[in-house]
Amino acid sequence: MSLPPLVAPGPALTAAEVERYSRHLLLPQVGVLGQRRLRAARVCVVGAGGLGAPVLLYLAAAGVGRIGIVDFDDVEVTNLQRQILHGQADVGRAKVDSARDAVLAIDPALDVVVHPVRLTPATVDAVLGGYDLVIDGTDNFPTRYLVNDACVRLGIPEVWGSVFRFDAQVAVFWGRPPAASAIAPVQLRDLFPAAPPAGSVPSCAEGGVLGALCGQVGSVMATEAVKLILGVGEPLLGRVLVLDALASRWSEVPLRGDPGREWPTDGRTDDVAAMSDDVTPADDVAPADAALPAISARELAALLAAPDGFALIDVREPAERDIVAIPGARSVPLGGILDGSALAGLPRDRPLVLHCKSGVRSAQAGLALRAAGFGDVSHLAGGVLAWVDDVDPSLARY
Ligand SMILES: Nc1ncnc2c1ncn2[C@@H]1O[C@H](COP(=O)(O)OP(=O)(O)OP(=O)(O)O)[C@@H](O)[C@H]1O
Repeated sequence: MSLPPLVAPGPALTAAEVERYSRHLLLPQVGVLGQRRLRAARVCVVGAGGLGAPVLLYLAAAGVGRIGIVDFDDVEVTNLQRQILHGQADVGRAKVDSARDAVLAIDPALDVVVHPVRLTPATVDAVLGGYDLVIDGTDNFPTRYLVNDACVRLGIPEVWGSVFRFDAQVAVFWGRPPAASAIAPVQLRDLFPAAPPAGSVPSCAEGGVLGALCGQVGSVMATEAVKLILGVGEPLLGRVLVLDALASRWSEVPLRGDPGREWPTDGRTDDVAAMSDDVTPADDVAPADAALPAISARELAALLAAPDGFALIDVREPAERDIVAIPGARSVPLGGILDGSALAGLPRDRPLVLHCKSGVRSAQAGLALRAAGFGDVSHLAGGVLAWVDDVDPSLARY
């Protein structure tokens, strides 16, 4: 089912625009009128990271007239493996500034609006309102629900994508389409009624992601955005594209909206309520009641110099251990602790000291172990990164 165009055509193209977009104008599905729609379109991209990067570059090249960029973070060197709109010289800069420069380098005539903020229930409607279309390239469930709930409230369609390791998913949501339209409402909560428990699936920062996969998926997301703006083809509404890049296989899963689902009204559902301006998304923080004893990296080094029978447990993924490891640590990944499958192999007669990359997963693992009856559990504050900083700076950070 094709949809009516999302955006009315803007003013006539100049001679320079006709030349620039000539390969678009030759497409019967775009043509001069379609290019004028793209010129008039206002699209907001949330997250200038792995997915936002290719999306922004293709939207800019396609001549989308106003492009909003939302991100609170700075460019890190670990981003450069996939976030292709940032370069070495951008490390340390705000992502929105680096992204704006990359967009304007393609076409200085574009209107780029930067929003250097973390979206929260308090800010999301004001940031997203006024755009015709939202594209979500973020990496955590609280933000995804926050963005999609706002799009439902505001009646804005959303293109959504997600990548992990070699796997990806893409879909279009329109939770509150125009009343007169024949579009069946569908929203993120129809695909994921609830977020997976924090820590149950590793993030890209823990499990990794193939850089080129972001390009594949971001290109599909930009294509969906262009199709919606023009009203051509069949949008990814009511179906989810699933990519297994290792098998080189795309498949499609049907997705039906739940007619009984109520519209989120105030952005304060349980899964996003914890987000406020001074709180990082729930995926990134230790459990609030993390009353687990913590030791510093230097204290751990002293303990290891005179081991007194404690067991040092590394709860990271095995591949992380290959990058950098604390001597003497035994690998027991978090997943096995949370689902209980690894508990039988852990000693109950000795104190356990847990560590991960930064201290978040080890706190979570420690609380799970205490709940399972392990009495003497502590963890390394700041994780292996603190070990590198304070004990052995010759080791690699990641
Ligand atoms: N609530 C939010 N408001 C604004 N931007 C957000 C929010 N949540 C996530 N983002 C941004 O979405 C982007 C997601 O990009 P990506 O998935 O590549 O992860 P990353 O954080 O850049 O990388 P890594 O996790 O490897 O450090 C990031 O730039 C992040 O700052």
